[in-house]
Amino acid sequence: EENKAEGDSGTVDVMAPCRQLLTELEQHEAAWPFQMPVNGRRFPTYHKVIVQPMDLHTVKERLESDRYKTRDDFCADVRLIFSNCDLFNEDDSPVGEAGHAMHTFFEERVTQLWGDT
Ligand SMILES: Cn1cc(C(=O)NCCN)ccc1=O
Repeated sequence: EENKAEGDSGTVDVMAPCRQLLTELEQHEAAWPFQMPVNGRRFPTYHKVIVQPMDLHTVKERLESDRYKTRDDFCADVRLIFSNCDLFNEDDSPVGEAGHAMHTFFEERVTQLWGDT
């Protein structure tokens, strides 16, 4: 049974903003490189360089299986997508540019939702 938040008639769904933000990321026009795990057969060096691969579908699975206990846990996995992208791709490559656009969008929305600097 869901645990009751103190002094609340219903439980507080602290992860609701994360689901909304994830949907916005999935729908972003620059999301195409990040929807699913990078294909190790297409990019044989990827798993030599990137020790913890991450992608939007994996984040979605973790979110829906209650693996994230705080919004910071969620944000850390999303930020891993972008740090992996920066490490493996040239800034002026199509994937590199998509990563920068997505990262900027993400941090802007985090500030709007939670006022984090
Ligand atoms: C995140 N990332 C994605 C790709 C890619 O080409 N994805 C194809 C999607 N259809 C290549 C390098 C990389 O770091």
